[in-house]
Amino acid sequence: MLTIKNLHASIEGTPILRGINLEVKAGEVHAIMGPNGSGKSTLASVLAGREEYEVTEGEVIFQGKDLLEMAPEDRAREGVFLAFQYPVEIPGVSSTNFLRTALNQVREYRGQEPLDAVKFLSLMKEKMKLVEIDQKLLSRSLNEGFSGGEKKRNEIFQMAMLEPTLSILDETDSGLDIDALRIVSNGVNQLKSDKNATIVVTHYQRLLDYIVPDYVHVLYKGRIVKSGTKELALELEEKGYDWIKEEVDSAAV
Ligand SMILES: Nc1ncnc2c1ncn2[C@@H]1O[C@H](COP(=O)(O)OP(=O)(O)OP(=O)(O)O)[C@@H](O)[C@H]1O
Repeated sequence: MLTIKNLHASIEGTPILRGINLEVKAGEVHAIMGPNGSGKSTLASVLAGREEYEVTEGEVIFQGKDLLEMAPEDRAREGVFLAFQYPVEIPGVSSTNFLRTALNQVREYRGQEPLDAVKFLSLMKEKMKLVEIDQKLLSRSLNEGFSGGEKKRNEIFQMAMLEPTLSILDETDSGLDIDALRIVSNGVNQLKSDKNATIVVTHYQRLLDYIVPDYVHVLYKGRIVKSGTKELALELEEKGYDWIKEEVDSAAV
């Protein structure tokens, strides 16, 4: 579904990603871990098409198409969904209106009829149950004054509504209390199918108790320096990153 080959990216002339290689197949969950500043959020942002980042080398193929050539909105229409580390607030636009517009744009792109108000509301009700989100929240301006946890929950709700092919969750666990963590993870797990895939960026093994990854990758200095199964996340929890840093840094000398 997604092939990243030798991806290099810079911000304001500073190289951050220095040769990322990753293959994600349909049905898989990949976790990206790594020390602060290793480039995890940069990778998520580059995949979503954020303009501040300049791709200097490499390619990203998503379902046979060159992802990097696509405008961010086309990436979304093609089925890429990014849940940001810090979701934006949009005053004056309710979550409901935002979602209806977004969903109908995706449907139009896929050649489907737009959903009328009745069908849209019944879909909303069904998906609201999945993330146990309060209807009152959805009638408020998007993310405005939402608590950290409410923003995250709202994002997973958006994901449930849009049914993306590839979801990229950037530190979805930060700011969630234990119950919300479980609910959000349940939502993600229930949306999992053999037709979609998820990349989860996280610092904590804790999240991976709920969203069980097929693969865990460690990013360091802009490269994936180690990959393994969920046992790797347990090892990192126990041992930290120093042993990996030493391995990489001594090999580079
Ligand atoms: N505008 C910028 N100019 C220069 N460097 C930047 C800029 N924005 C980000 N960086 C640097 O890029 C590196 C990678 O940042 P990124 O947010 O991708 O890391 P991360 O692995 O997600 O970190 P964290 O775990 O702390 O969230 C950091 O060293 C950061 O300081």
